[in-house]
Amino acid sequence: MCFAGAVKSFGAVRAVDGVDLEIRRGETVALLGRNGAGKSTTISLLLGLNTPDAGAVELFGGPPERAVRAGLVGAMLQEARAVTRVTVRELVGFVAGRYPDPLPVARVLELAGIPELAGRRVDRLSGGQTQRVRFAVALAGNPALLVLDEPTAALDVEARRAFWDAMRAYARGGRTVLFSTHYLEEADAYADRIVVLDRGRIVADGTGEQLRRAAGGSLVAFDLAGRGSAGLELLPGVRAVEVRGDRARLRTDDSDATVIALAELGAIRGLEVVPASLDDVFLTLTGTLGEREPV
Ligand SMILES: Nc1ncnc2c1ncn2[C@@H]1O[C@H](COP(=O)(O)OP(=O)(O)OP(=O)(O)O)[C@@H](O)[C@H]1O
Repeated sequence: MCFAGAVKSFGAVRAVDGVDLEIRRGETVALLGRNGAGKSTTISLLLGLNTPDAGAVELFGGPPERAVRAGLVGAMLQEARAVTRVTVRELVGFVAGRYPDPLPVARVLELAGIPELAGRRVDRLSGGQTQRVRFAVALAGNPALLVLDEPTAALDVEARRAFWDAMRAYARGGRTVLFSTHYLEEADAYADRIVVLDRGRIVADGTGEQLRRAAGGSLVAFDLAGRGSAGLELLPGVRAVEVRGDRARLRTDDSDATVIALAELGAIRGLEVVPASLDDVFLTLTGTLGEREPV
C-alpha cells in the first residue's frame, strides 16, 4: 500500500500535508502522533473513506475501495456505529459472512479474548468490552491488512496486554497491520516500524532504535562543579547542551568520544550516560512531548 504526495484538507486545516509512505506486506507499522497530527485522516485515506485533494493512495495495487470491497481489509475505527439488540456472536458472524474467506466465529472470539461475551448483547457492554468486540469485528474476515485506529484507548492495563498479544498472533501469519497510537511505548514494543506524524507530515520513519539514533544516541550528564558550560557544545559527538542548575546534559551521537573528552577536561563528577528515550526522540521531532491520555 502506498501514499504518494497525499494531501487532505478540511477548510483551512491541512490534516494530511504531502504524505509519502509505502507499507510492505507482513509489516506491523505504528502511526504515532499527538492529537490532531493527522493519523485518523491518513487512515481514512488508506481505507478510501476520504479521497485525497492531491496525490494518490493505492491499496493492494489499486484504488482503496476495490481492496476493501474484495475483503482484503479489516478496520477498527474510532467512531463505532451503534448496533443494537444482536449478540456478539451474531454480529461477528454477520460480518464474517460478508468476507470471502473468513475465520470461524469461535476462533475470532478466542483471538479477541472474548469467548465469554459470545451470548451478550452488543449494546450492553462496557467501553473496554465494546472495544474488544470491535477488534473481533475487524478480524472476522481474516483480512490481509488490519487497520486499527487507537485500538487500546479504552482498555485497562491487563486488557491492553491481551490485546497486543492477540494483534501479534494475528500479524505472525504474514498479515500486515497498521495501527495508530499516542503511546510511544506501544509503538516501540509492538511495531516493526514507527512512522511519526506531526501536523500532517511524516517527521520520522524507522524502527524505535533507528529513531533513537537519529535523534541523538545518548545523553551524557555530569556535575559542572562550578566550572562554566562554555565550549561543551564543541566536544566530539555533542549535538546539544542543556544546563540545569549545576548539572549539564549533553545529547551526543558518540558517547564514548564525549566521555573521553570530558575526562580530559576533568569534568566527570556525577557522570551518567543513558540512551536517549523515545520521549526524547518525540520531543526532538515535534518540539513537544506527546500528549498522554489520562489513565
Ligand atoms: N471531518 C473533519 N472536518 C474538519 N476538520 C477535521 C476533520 N477531520 C479531521 N479534521 C482536522 O484535521 C486534523 C487532523 O485530524 P486527525 O483526526 O486526522 O488527527 P489524529 O492524529 O487522528 O488525532 P487524534 O489522536 O486526536 O485522533 C485536526 O486538526 C482535525 O481537527
